[in-house]
Amino acid sequence: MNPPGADTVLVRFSGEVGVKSRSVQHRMERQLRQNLKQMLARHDLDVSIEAEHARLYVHTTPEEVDAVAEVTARVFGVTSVSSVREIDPTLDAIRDLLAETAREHYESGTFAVRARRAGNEEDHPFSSTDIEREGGAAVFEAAQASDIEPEVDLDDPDLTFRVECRPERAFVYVGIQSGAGGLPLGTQQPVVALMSGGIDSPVAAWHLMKRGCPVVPVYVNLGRFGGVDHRARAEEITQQLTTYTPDGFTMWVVPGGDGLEQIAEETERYQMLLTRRYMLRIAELIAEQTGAVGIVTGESIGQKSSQTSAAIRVTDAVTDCPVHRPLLTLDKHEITDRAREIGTYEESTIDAGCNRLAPENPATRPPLATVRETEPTNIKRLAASAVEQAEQCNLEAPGDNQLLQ
Ligand SMILES: Nc1ncnc2c1ncn2[C@@H]1O[C@H](COP(=O)(O)OP(=O)(O)OP(=O)(O)O)[C@@H](O)[C@H]1O
Repeated sequence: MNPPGADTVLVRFSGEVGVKSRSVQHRMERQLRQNLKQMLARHDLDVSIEAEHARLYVHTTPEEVDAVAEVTARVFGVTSVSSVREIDPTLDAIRDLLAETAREHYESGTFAVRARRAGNEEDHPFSSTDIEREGGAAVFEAAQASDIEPEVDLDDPDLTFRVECRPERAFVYVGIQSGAGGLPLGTQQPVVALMSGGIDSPVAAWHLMKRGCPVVPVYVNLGRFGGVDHRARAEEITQQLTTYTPDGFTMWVVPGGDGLEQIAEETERYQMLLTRRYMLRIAELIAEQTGAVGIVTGESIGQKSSQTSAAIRVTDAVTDCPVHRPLLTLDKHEITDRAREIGTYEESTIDAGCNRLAPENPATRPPLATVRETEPTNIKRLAASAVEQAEQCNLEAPGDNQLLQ
């Protein structure tokens, strides 16, 4: 819902970026602007970006303002966006635009006008209260003229008209859309993301991206223990995440079948745990090669027998690399809700784990020493050889108008 003629997207990013030291803030803002420019350019959206006090103004055209707002809201570090129209900072101009906006958008229910003013009496001979009163009257009259019964509710209005008045210009807008939040992508060091193609791992990877970490997605092909379309699903779902990046990912597809065969052949108990340890070995090797400083997985405590707190202790012991589990304490429905919100749910409704190795009575409190003794002695070599044979595929971020959701 935009004021008529809105041609600018107001981008707010204060939040956490705003509380850093000056130099860190500059670095973060620079990265945010660069990511934003790249993401907009990819969609062929021609804009000019203006920076001002923990805000950006992305100037575009009324025809493209919604598309610009949608892409901008996906940029990590952005807390919220509004499509605004810029006008002269005079009461007349503000009244006129509020009346015009009311004619277009106010159909029923209650309303309020909220105004903020920066500047002094020399800049504007009126206060923010004057804007609210005069602006409210303009909306009221415009609604009555359109045969609507206007009603003011200052506490909980159905529709809020907003005005920001600055010394040189004023902005009018109606909606505030939440942004992706977090920190600009690229302001932290990268991590390897173990991507199964299920619901959880893309959400976990998204959370690390949200905190500024670029990800190196890794899919371990499970050979006969996986499903035929698992790789395609993992790629599709990782592709969905590219909509949050300026330039997509290089995804590693690792042929893990030999390692799994060995585990299946040599061991009986702890096969799932040994598989998880094998995957972490693979992830660690890829981290070394790509300069990544951690691994992210979609595990959450107790969701499966291989994800009990004791099992996690056993899997973690295989690597020195920190394993990040942002979903650790979330319930399944919370993870699913988040997957829907970020647009990865549809692609991930398959059972993508290595369930064909799951024993009937899995060990939920496995002793680390026993698991270590059980592990095939050549597993390290098998992991290294799998990584050597890995395929690297470029997953490009979508361009043009391939916006999701
Ligand atoms: N084939 C695979 N390739 C890469 N990573 C995997 C693979 N299978 C599992 N993982 C990683 O291990 C985690 C736990 O996998 P598992 O299948 O046990 O649990 P899950 O809760 O069903 O996870 P998901 O919903 O992500 O598949 C996944 O979130 C993912 O990070």
